[in-house]
Amino acid sequence: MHTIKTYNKIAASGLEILAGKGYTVDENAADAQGIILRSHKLQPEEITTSVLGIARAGAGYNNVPVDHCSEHGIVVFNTPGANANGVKELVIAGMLLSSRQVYPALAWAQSIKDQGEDVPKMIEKEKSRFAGPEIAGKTLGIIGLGAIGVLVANSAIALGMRVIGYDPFLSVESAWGMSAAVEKATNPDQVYQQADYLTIHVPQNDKTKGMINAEVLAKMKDDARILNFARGGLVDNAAVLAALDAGTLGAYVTDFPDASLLGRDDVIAIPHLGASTPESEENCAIMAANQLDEFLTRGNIINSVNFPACSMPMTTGFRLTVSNRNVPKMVGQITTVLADAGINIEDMMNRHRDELAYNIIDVDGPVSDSVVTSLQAIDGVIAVRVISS
Ligand SMILES: NC(=O)c1ccc[n+]([C@@H]2O[C@H](COP(=O)([O-])OP(=O)(O)OC[C@H]3O[C@@H](n4cnc5c(N)ncnc54)[C@H](O)[C@@H]3O)[C@@H](O)[C@H]2O)c1
Ligand SMILES: O=C(O)[C@H](O)COP(=O)(O)O
Repeated sequence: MHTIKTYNKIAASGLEILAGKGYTVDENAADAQGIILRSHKLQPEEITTSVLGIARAGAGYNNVPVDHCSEHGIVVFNTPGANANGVKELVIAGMLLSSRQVYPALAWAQSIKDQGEDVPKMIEKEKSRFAGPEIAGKTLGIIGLGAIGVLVANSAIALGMRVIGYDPFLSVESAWGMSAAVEKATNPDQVYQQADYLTIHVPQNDKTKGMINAEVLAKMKDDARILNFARGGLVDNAAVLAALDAGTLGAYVTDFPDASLLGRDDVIAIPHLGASTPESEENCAIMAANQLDEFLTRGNIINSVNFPACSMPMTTGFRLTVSNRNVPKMVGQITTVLADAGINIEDMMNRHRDELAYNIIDVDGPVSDSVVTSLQAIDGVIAVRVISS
């Protein structure tokens, strides 16, 4: 049976699924076929040649060297939507915390602990320092209307906010789930210019890195508040600090603080807690475990971030999977090797995504090592697996 190496604390409910199916789950495994991790920054040298699949128990996978994995035919998975509600709830909390000055107010209240009988009087005298606006009736701007963005949008509408969102790649699923009251911006500037609160819910990649910068801040309303529960690198912290110092930005709420952001009343620094709820942790771990099991035992690919979705029930007891570069004549060459070996194909699925393609081939009998060697020798083939039930 297969071995799974874990990084970070993965919820027991997910690991128990694997153990129950006979997997060995070990954080110290040397030659694992699968890896499950959360935010651990996985280095290529930590991925041994035995690894076939890596499951990120969470949404963001910028901590996994995906290009390296693709080159080696390693399938990388994430768990879309599994922690979205946990993040949504903290975003709503972040809006309220930053609006009502809850954070400096709490710190001040604690600081007068030694004032004895004067405390109630001091509270009534000083409370006006911490007054802040209500969120109902204000405009929430959202960049990225995926699993989290849509939940935040719907909750904000329910709280009486006006919501305007921008997502040039809006999925059909998101569109189905989103309140009709959410206004669709045709460019991000419409969001930046109108937002009293701006929240970003996009992946961090080469295109989105540093997207909230001095130029964007200059377009925003004075006293707007920015919430970042997506990734630290999406925001230029120096530009945010300059805007806070200049009084043109009201507050910055971030789940990804660095040292420059700490020790200020106008920055609410949260230690990456968006998905740290028992519910989100369990959802992610269970989804990651099931996807990894499906891939390792049947070769089926569900929710990969580098390979195409490709899955079918096992029609025979003998299955081959072949990963290859997405170039012409690959299927012909693969099926010719099988035909030459007298192997009959009972069922087959071929899917591609960008530069990669994946084939599931159910055949009528065992596949010999020499057939595997011939398949591996085809120019463009990346990986071949034989799976039998
Ligand atoms: N703080 C946390 O604990 C926590 C938890 C989960 C996810 N996250 C982060 O939040 C991000 C979003 O998570 P999700 O579950 O909503 O992912 P998702 O994939 O469901 O949604 C991302 C959305 O961003 C959109 N998008 C991509 N580039 C864009 C751009 N340039 N402008 C506007 N929209 C763009 C996509 O079309 C997609 O709809 C993750 O990638 C991760 O980095 C953080
Ligand atoms: O992208 C994610 O899913 C979140 O950032 C959660 O990260 P975590 O699993 O380390 O809490």
